[in-house]
Amino acid sequence: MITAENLRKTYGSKTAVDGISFALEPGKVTGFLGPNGSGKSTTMRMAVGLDRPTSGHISIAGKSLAQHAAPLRTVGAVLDAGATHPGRTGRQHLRALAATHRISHKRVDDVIELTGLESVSGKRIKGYSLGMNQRLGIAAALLGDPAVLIFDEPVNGLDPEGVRWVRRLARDMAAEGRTVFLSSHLMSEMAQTADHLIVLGRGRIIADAPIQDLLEGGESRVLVRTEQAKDLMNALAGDRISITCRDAETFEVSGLDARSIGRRALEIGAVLHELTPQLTSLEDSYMKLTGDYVEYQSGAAAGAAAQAEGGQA
Ligand SMILES: Nc1ncnc2c1ncn2[C@@H]1O[C@H](COP(=O)(O)OP(=O)(O)OP(=O)(O)O)[C@@H](O)[C@H]1O
Repeated sequence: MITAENLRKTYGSKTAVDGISFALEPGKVTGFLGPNGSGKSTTMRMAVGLDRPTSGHISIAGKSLAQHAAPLRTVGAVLDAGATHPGRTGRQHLRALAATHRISHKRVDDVIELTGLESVSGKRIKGYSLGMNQRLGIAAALLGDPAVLIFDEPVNGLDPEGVRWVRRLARDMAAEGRTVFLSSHLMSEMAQTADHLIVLGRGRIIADAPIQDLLEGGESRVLVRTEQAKDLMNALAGDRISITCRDAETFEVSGLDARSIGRRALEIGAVLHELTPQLTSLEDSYMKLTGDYVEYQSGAAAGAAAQAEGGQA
C-alpha cells in the first residue's frame, strides 16, 4: 500500500508536485496518468526515496522506504532502466543486486526466465536494446518478490509483444495481491491494464477514480440518421439537449438516450436508418480532463483539447 499525504516538491521556483494525497490499494493496478511534466516521475522518485519531499509524506506500508530494512523486498521499482553497469552481463547485474539482499542465484534465474531474458542474460548490458534494458529493469524490480511495484513509463521502447507482456505482468502481479503503480502519459496504455486511475495535471490530482467512473463521467451522445432529420431535430429540441448536425440526414444528440429518441421518432413518423449510442472513449475523457493542464501543446492537440472541452457545439 502506498500513501501520499500533502506531498509537495519544488525545484527552485518550479512546483513539480503540488500537495497531493492518495492511497493505493493492494490487488489493483493503479495507473498514474498525466501529460509530460505533470509530476509523475517526481512523485514516484519520492516514493522510493530517490528524491525528498519539500513537504508532506509518501509512505509504503506505513513507513518511508528508508525505514524499511530490505528495500528490494518491499518495493520493486523501474524508474530509470538505464541505471546499470554497461560492462556487466544481465545475469551479473542481477546477481550483484541480489547479493545486497541475500537473494539466491535461483531467484535470479527465476526472474531472468520470467522476463524472457534467458537468451541474453550472459551478454553485456551495453549491447542490450531499449526493450531488453526495460526487461532487465523489471527483472531487478521483481528480484525481492516485493508486495509493491512502481513502474515509470514501463512500456517505453518495447515492441508490441513487449507491451502486451508488461500489461499481462502488471495484471498478474495485482492478481497475486500486490500493489501495482504504473505511470504513463497515454490513456490508451492504461485503458487495458489499470483498474484505477490517478490523473495528474501540473502537479495536482485532477481525477482519482476507478476507470469505469471516468468512462461513465463522460457525456453520452447518440448518432441519428434519418431522411426526416430536420423534423426530428425540431421534435427533439429542448432544455439541456444539444444537437449537432453532421450532414443532411445525420446528427448527434447529447442529453437524451437512444430509447427516448427512438420513441420521439415513432411519434412523428420519422424512419430511422441509424440510432447509435456513441461510447465516450477513455481517451476523450482524458483529453477533457487534462486539456487545461498540458504544459506544451501542439496545434492539433490544442485543438482536440479545446473541442473536448467545448463539447460538440
Ligand atoms: N531535478 C529537477 N530540477 C528541476 N525541475 C525538475 C526536476 N525534475 C523535474 N522537474 C520539473 O518538474 C516538473 C515535473 O516533472 P516530472 O518529470 O515529475 O513529470 P512527469 O509527469 O513524470 O513527466 P514526463 O512524462 O515528461 O516524465 C516538470 O516541469 C519538470 O521540468
